[in-house]
Amino acid sequence: MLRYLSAGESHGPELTIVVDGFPSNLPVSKEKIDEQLRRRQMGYGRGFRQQIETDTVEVTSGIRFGKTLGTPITMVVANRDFKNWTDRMAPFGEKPEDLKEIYRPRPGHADLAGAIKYDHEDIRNVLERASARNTATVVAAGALAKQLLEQFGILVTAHVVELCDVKAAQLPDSLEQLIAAADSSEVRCADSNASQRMIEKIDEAKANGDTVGGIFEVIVRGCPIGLGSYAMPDRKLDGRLAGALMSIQAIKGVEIGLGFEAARRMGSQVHDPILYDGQRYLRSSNGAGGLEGGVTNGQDVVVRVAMKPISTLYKPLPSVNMKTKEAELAAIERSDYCALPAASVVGENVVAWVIADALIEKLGGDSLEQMKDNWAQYQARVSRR
Ligand SMILES: Cc1cc2nc3c(=O)[nH]c(=O)nc-3n(C[C@H](O)[C@H](O)[C@H](O)COP(=O)(O)O)c2cc1C
Ligand SMILES: C=C(O[C@@H]1CC(C(=O)O)=C[C@@H](OP(=O)(O)O)[C@H]1O)C(=O)O
Repeated sequence: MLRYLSAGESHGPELTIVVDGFPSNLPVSKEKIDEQLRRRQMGYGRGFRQQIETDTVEVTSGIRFGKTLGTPITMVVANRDFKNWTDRMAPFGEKPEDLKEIYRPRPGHADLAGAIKYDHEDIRNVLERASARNTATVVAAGALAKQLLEQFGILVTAHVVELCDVKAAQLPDSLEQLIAAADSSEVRCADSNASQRMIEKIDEAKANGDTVGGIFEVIVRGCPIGLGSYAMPDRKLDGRLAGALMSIQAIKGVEIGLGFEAARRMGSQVHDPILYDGQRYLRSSNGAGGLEGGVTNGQDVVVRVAMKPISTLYKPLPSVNMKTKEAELAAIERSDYCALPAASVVGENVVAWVIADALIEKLGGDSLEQMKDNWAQYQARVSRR
């Protein structure tokens, strides 16, 4: 079982994650973790913070000479911005007299509910942890999961398919081309025409003091048949994927395969016919998005994820000053205008995490070698069915 605990405030000294459950002897590269952190920081529409940060990971436990030990792995990502916040984010000492506290909650953020729930006067005490800054450590964990999946030929990728009302229309047929096109787009969209219009849409939002969201798609190629289970609700892989993706800040919808569209069609136009080519089972379509009964069926796992527009508006919405109860405009915090490309990288890594967890569950074993033995045995068994 893979699990993690993470901690850290957005403008505190650092973010920490402790990850448990990886097998021993997995080759792990710091460069590959840093590469995912770099991808998460990119994308058109981000605010000034990304110019301050250059995220890299420091590993302080669980890895020796580039291989996992099978023990908890601790990873730290420093907040470079902390040097500008030392007095305002100090763990101990007196509150500065000139501290500007935040009393006007932003609609859409955790501000109002968080301040009431935790009895905070200063909404900064809420937003520091509600902030998506901590997705940096989630991505670091996902980057480890990706390196495990690589050992079994499983690839996870993501690309933006819609941004506000702009839709990608012309997508390359091959996954390799899709990845290359998404990677070279500032909005991580593989349709270059749509990419340009998406950039214009972000500019339009920014000019109006507004924000935008959109939809990204995550594709997993190379999953064996049989990850997840129909046996109990909490073992269903579709539920586990949806839960993990919905836990990312600003994610408001997840659909698998045809998703909501399946509800509008006849069954004959939704389900994927089963064929046999003399050696293995094939499907002539993939409306199920690679999951039936909460179990992978050997097709690509395809998940689409909806992100709402960023909550902080430079032209703020009505709010209430929680100290005076007077009607006032919401507070403005330095902010992104669109973080959809970044969210797609977070989503990709979160999906890698869930799939790696299911693979570890399926194969068992304390070391990578044992996992590989079990994989070979399982593949042989599958090929006899
Ligand atoms: C990568 C990423 C960056 C984000 N950047 C901002 C931001 O700059 N300003 C903001 O108000 N919200 C931002 N958000 C969204 C908020 O963190 C999120 O809306 C808030 O925590 C409330 O959670 P909820 O939207 O899931 O309900 C970002 C989300 C992600 C995934
Ligand atoms: C710091 C990151 O995202 C932050 C997420 C975020 C929010 O409210 O979620 C608000 C902004 O924080 P700040 O006010 O420090 O600029 C974003 O920059 C990051 O992704 O690394």
